[in-house]
Amino acid sequence: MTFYGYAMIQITNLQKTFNRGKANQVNAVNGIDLNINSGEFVVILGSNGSGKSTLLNLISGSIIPSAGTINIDGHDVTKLADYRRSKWIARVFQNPMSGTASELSILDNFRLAAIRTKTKGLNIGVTEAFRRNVKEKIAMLGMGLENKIEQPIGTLSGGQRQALTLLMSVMDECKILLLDEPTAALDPKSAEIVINIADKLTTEFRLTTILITHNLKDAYNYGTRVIQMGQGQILKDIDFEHKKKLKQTDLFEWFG
Ligand SMILES: Nc1ncnc2c1ncn2[C@@H]1O[C@H](COP(=O)(O)OP(=O)(O)OP(=O)(O)O)[C@@H](O)[C@H]1O
Repeated sequence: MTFYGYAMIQITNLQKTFNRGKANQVNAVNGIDLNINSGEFVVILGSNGSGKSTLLNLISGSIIPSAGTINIDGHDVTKLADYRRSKWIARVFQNPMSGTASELSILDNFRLAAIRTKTKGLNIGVTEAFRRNVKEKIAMLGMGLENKIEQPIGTLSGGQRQALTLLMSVMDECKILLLDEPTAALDPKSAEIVINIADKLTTEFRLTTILITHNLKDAYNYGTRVIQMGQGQILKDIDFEHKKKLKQTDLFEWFG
C-alpha cells in the first residue's frame, strides 16, 4: 500500500454492522485499513452489496462506524457529524438531478452552492467577481456552458448537469471528492466527459478522489489506484505503478 507517513484519509480497522444481533445482520464494512494521500484518484470496484457505498457513507459521516477510526487531514472524525466534516468533503451521487434546482439558472445554482458551503454571509454570489469566477470555472469544462449561465439548469442534458454539479461541489476549497457512480445514469459519451472532468478537477485542485463505479473501462482508464471490495473487505489494492501494468482483461478476470 502506498503510504508516505501522512495521508489525507486514514482509516483503521473500520467496521459497520447493520441490524446487529438480528437474523438479518450484515457486516457491510468488515475491518478495513486504508490510507489515501492527497492527489490520489482511487477507483473502487466490487460486486453489488460488497460495501462500497457504506464505506463512502462512513467517510462522509452520513453513518457512524460500529468500530474503527477515520482521520481526515489529521483530524479524528470518526464520530463527527457529517455537517461538521463537510468543509473537507464534496460528494456527487448517481442522479444528475439531485444537488441542483431545475428552475434556477446555472449562476443561481452556483450562488446557492456558495451560500450552502460558506459561513461568511448571504451577500456572497451577488458580486461581479463571483460571476466572473463562475464563468471562468465553467469554461474549464470545455462544454460552452459559460455562455449559458442565465439559462435554467433544468434545460440542460443529464451529462451537462452532472458536469456542473461536479464543478459546484469543488468550488469551495474542499479536499476530498466522493463520487458514487456519478455516470451510471448517463449515456456513454456524457459519462466519458464527466469522468474526464473528475480527473481534471482532481489534478487541478490536488483533491483526494474516490470513485465508485461498475464500469471496468473507467477503472482501467482513470485513477491512480484501483481497489476491489468484496464482502466488506478490501480484496485487492493496486497502486499506480502496478495499475499501469494491468490489462483491461485483468479487471474482467477479477469478476470472472
Ligand atoms: N441502512 C442499511 N440497513 C441495512 N443494511 C444495509 C444498509 N445499507 C447497506 N446495507 C447492506 O450492507 C451491504 C453493503 O451495501 P452497500 O450499499 O455498501 O454495497 P455496494 O457495494 O455499494 O452495492 P451496490 O454496488 O449494489 O451499490 C448490503 O448487504 C446492503 O444490503
